[in-house]
Amino acid sequence: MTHYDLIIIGTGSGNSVLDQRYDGLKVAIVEKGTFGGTCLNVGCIPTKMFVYSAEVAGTVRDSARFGVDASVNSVHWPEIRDRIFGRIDPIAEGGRKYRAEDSPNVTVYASQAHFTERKSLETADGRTLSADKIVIATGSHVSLPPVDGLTDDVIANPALPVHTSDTVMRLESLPGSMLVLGSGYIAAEMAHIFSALGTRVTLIARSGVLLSAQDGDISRRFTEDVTDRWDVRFNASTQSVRATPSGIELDYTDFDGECATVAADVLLVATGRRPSTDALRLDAAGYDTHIDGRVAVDQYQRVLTDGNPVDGVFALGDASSEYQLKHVANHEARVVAENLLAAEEGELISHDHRFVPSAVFSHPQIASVGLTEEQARHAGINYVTVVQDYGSVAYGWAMEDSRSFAKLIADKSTGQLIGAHIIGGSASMIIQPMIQAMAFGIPAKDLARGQYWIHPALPEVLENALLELQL
Ligand SMILES: Cc1cc2nc3c(=O)[nH]c(=O)nc-3n(C[C@H](O)[C@H](O)[C@H](O)COP(=O)(O)OP(=O)(O)OC[C@H]3O[C@@H](n4cnc5c(N)ncnc54)[C@H](O)[C@@H]3O)c2cc1C
Ligand SMILES: NC(=O)c1ccc[n+]([C@@H]2O[C@H](COP(=O)([O-])OP(=O)(O)OC[C@H]3O[C@@H](n4cnc5c(N)ncnc54)[C@H](O)[C@@H]3O)[C@@H](O)[C@H]2O)c1
Repeated sequence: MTHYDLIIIGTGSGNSVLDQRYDGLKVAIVEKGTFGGTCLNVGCIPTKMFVYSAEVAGTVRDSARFGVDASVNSVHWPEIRDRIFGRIDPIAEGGRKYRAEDSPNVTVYASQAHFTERKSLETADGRTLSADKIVIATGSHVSLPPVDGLTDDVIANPALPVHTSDTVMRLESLPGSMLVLGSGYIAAEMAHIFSALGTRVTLIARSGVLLSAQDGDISRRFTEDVTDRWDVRFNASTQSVRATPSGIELDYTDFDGECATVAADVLLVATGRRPSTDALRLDAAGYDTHIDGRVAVDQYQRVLTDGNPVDGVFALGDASSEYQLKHVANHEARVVAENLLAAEEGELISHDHRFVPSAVFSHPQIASVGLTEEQARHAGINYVTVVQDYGSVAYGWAMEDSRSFAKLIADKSTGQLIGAHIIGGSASMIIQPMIQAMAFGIPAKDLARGQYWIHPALPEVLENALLELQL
């Protein structure tokens, strides 16, 4: 058994816990997969690089509306793919090398870890490790729906045309057609990427609206806007999938119980992600978990056992968070980095999950922060809303945009914003002042008139929305 001051399990945001303050500690990092975790290797970063190519293709296709005669002649998938992973793969390897070879106080174990006792671990290749302090940062993994023909073995078989976000971005060639099962973040982003690059997309949605967790006005507009580009099968309950000589077939029953079959070259399964905690055997350590498998933590990111914090054991990111978002995992890693070094309870810092923003990088793009109108109503808040079209400001005229809008929700009793939801180009960027106002408690009226808004830039849509709020 080798003893360490600190063991970190998982190298996504877990890897960013270590800074110079840890140089004097004896540290072990255990990573079973590719160094750098989901966001870098198979998540946020490659998807958004593909989305950028998709946007370029989409802009060219849409150019005639702006008096520009251009067309997409061909899309070179292998070049796009290799440019993206040609940049990402060396970063992952560089990160591994830095920790494994250039950090004298750190030992990297390339293996899967599980607990044997509260502060003891065993790796799949037979090493036994213990530590004074442990960080669980094992992230999440694809969750397969209960559908006949969809098993871990099928997903892992590279000869079968069944993919998840882990594999679909490394396809050999651009498929002619794709079935996308799911209607959340990954489905919306991947359907956009592949359809904009030329793949015929059929999306299988189990409800009547896509991105159903968004504010109702946003998800309805998104659903309307994509159905002319993607063949969406709504209210579809997927029964089975099977490989055929030419690709894949999927059987579903519709709202009326009628059976239907759709076929394509490949299937992408995008039906959510589960916290990666099963393999950790947390019961051997006695740690508390939520019903969905997340490790239970307090506001200081301390792991709990029987509801009480375990001294020196922390968790962060998708393994423990209710938000599966990289900026949240990074925030929690910063909290853990501080709290691992805290000498006493009074020095602990708390995470801040009050206003967690997110964006869906599809087309149209969506960004949101705070409560949806449905949540505000359910919470019994005395709220007011405003919907402001992109087309109401000069930049929206330039964009010839008649579909995009920003929706703000404010608390009438406090004058504070409680929700902001934007659907349209650059939504993920122009929402930032709303996030800032909510985080720092700036009243909506002050936000509108307490600063200049550059004319004629797109954020004027938010300035006008703020001025329209009947507070
Ligand atoms: C396709 C896709 C797109 C996404 N896009 C965005 C986006 O645009 N914006 C955003 O905010 N979020 C996005 N996310 C979510 C984001 O990637 C995650 O929230 C974030 O990466 C979680 O970080 P983490 O450190 O908790 O876990 P991870 O980055 O998943 O790291 C966990 C690491 O632990 C390792 N591990 C697991 N179990 C063990 C074990 N028992 N022993 C040893 N090692 C183990 C894993 O191999 C992995 O490397 C996306 C996710 C996906 C899948
Ligand atoms: N831009 C971003 O920030 C971004 C992008 C991608 C992923 N992510 C993160 O990763 C997480 C995982 O993404 P995701 O799209 O897999 O999950 P998700 O939770 O966003 O969507 C899951 C989808 O699968 C559907 N589904 C679940 N079970 C099903 C079944 N049995 N049959 C049919 N449909 C079923 C749900 O209705 C939902 O539409 C997201 O929740 C998000 O936090 C973030």
